[in-house]
Amino acid sequence: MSTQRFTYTYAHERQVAIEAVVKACRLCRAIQSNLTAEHKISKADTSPVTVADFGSQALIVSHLLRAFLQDAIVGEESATLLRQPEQASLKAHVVNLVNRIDPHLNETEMLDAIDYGAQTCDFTQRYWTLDPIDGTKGFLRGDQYAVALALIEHGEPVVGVLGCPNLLLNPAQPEQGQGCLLTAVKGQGAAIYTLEGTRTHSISVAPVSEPSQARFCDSVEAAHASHAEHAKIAELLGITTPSYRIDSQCKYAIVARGEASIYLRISPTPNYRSWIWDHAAGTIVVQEAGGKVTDMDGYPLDFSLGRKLFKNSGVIATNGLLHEIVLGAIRQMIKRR
Ligand SMILES: Nc1ncnc2c1ncn2[C@@H]1O[C@H](COP(=O)(O)O)[C@@H](OP(=O)(O)O)[C@H]1O
Ligand SMILES: [Mg+2]
Ligand SMILES: [Mg+2]
Ligand SMILES: [Mg+2]
Repeated sequence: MSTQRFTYTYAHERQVAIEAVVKACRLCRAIQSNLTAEHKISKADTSPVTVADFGSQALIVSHLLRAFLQDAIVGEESATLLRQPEQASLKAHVVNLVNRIDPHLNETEMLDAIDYGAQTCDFTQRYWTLDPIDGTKGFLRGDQYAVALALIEHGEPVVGVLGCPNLLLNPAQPEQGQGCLLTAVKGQGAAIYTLEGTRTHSISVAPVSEPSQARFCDSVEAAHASHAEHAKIAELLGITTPSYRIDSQCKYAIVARGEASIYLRISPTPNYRSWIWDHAAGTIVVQEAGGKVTDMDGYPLDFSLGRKLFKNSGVIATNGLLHEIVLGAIRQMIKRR
């Protein structure tokens, strides 16, 4: 009698996650093309948030919960602000915009869905993590942003979906237009989908092994990453091409499909620890495209500790071939600090 080993494929998780991100991208696109000052507010920590961030979290959480009622979801936003009486018109605005995508959600369900994502959970077990808009500053500038959703099991991403509404579907064929979705499942590779959720092609990192030939990318916002230290690392590697500056987890997307081979994210404040949702989906997309993601000391990102990557400083993503040499350049740069 043959013994058959059962391998879990996450097919249902991936499909539901794609559907959720497709809905959120439709909302974000519609809002970005019509942005006015009333769409934007400042959170208590002074970082920006928009009606699209709230709406995206409401759509994605409610969609996920219809399929996976038992699952924990950890999202960036909460509905606290929207529940304040003086924010009634902002709340009405969110409800109106979300209803254009999902007419079945009422106001209470929307607020509850957003707050479902604000709860805590056992981070060592299965949970989803969501950045409803990553790169809100880019979104507000009219530039790049991403809708980032990942399923975590035992501290590592196993499914990732990155919606990138302003990224070319296929850089080799720009006429195919802007907007794509990247997905990855652990052990199954990474692929590009249209923004409507149709698979187009699988992707892999660039086979660059000579560091001076590599293109690197980093944040547009100087407050998020040390441009000066990135420039020193690039110099140590012999890279003369300027950095590809792009907001959000689109950086992971461009490394995953070979448009850059190194993503540097060294914080200007050494004690800064990243939010899990800023890296979960991007990490698995790059890994499944053949690349590698670690912190600046070479340790894997540990998603089992809470809402932040408490044990990881900085994030480095590469095509894999260049990883050790980049970590070596970082060590050299640190010695000279
Ligand atoms: N001082 C800081 N250092 C590093 N990252 C920061 C930061 N302040 C904010 N961020 C994060 O940077 C993310 C955007 O990254 P990028 O610079 O790659 O576009 C933000 O995500 P949100 O836009 O979801 O809030 C936010 O979580
Ligand atoms: Mg934010
Ligand atoms: Mg973010
Ligand atoms: Mg965000």
